[in-house]
Amino acid sequence: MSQYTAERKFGLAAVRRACALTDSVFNKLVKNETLVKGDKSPVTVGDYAAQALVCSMLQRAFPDDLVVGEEDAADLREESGRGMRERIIELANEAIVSPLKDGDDPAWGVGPGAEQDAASLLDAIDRGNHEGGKTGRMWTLDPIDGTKGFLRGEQYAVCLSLIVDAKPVLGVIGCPNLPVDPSKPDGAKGCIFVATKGQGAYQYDHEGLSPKSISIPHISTADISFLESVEAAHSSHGFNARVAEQLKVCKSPVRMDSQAKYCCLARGEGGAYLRMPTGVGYREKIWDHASGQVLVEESGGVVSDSRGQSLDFGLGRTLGENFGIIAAGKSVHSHVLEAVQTARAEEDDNKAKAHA
Ligand SMILES: Nc1ncnc2c1ncn2[C@@H]1O[C@H](COP(=O)(O)O)[C@@H](OP(=O)(O)O)[C@H]1O
Ligand SMILES: [Mg+2]
Ligand SMILES: [Mg+2]
Ligand SMILES: [Mg+2]
Repeated sequence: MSQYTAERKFGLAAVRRACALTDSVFNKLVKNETLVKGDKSPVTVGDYAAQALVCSMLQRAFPDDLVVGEEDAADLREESGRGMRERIIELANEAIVSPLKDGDDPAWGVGPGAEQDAASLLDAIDRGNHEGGKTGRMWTLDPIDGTKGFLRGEQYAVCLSLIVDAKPVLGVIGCPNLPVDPSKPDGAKGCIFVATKGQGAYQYDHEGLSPKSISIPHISTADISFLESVEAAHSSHGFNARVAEQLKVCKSPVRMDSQAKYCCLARGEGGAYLRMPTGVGYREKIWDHASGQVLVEESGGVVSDSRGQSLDFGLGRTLGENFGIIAAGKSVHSHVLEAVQTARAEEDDNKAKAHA
């Protein structure tokens, strides 16, 4: 029997249920349902409710596994968090009790009648407080990746990955707003991507049906159009433009929030995803990249930092010092890496001259 069959079945069903939750929240979101966190990033009732849902399912499905989740319930436990807390409990329970679909298992604590009280759901959110580490099994969850995209009604993703001994082995990414067929941008939306180490990468529809094997085609550097963040604060647009110039790339970059960039790359769009630091000392988080890495590797791509080294998922909640991320098809990764290194050397030279 293939490895991680139960985890994969769980991941697909949990992300499907979480995507239904976030999609319905978007249509109902009102003012006061978003907080600004200590690092100035937004978090909505949707982020918290989706983390409560997935962590409570994980707790029943894999009780011994650790979880590194983006959110924690500290602000919600305060008196000032009462309004948001009540809304989150309501939303999480709506998602928990929604009818079972093919692939769901009532043993995960979902389905009609499975409501939970506030204390259990806050504790479920806080199951994601694990510090990470080098050994054993841990799941990492980004309940809404690209919260800014979510708030704009653009791309966002629900991302769940299983990491074993510091290596992501399963990646599930739900993208409720992503067109199913890239050639029909105004057509049906909502996809779930699933990849398991050594077993390939697949795109499903938003119901978790109709799996289609996906892969990155062989392309030349001239065909690249870089995938990059919408937010200039998250990765340097200017640096990417210099890399594009080095490679004589003529096509404009495609800007998109969230790990939907990894998904697009994995199904043959863009050719490369570049995420170079903006120089503010930000450390990338494991939940922003673990699922994407498995997906891209299983569709025939390569993910590295700007030194050409693998990302290290064993350092804790972050990936450590930020050397940027280059994800690309096999046929172009080494060329993009070389261009990144040249552009970096030029940048360092210019800085040295400016200080001379
Ligand atoms: N200064 C920074 N540099 C890089 N990434 C950052 C950042 N500040 C926040 N982020 C991360 O960027 C993610 C979104 O990435 P993207 O720009 O590709 O959409 C955010 O995820 P969340 O939206 O889950 O908080 C957050 O973790
Ligand atoms: Mg966030
Ligand atoms: Mg994120
Ligand atoms: Mg998030």
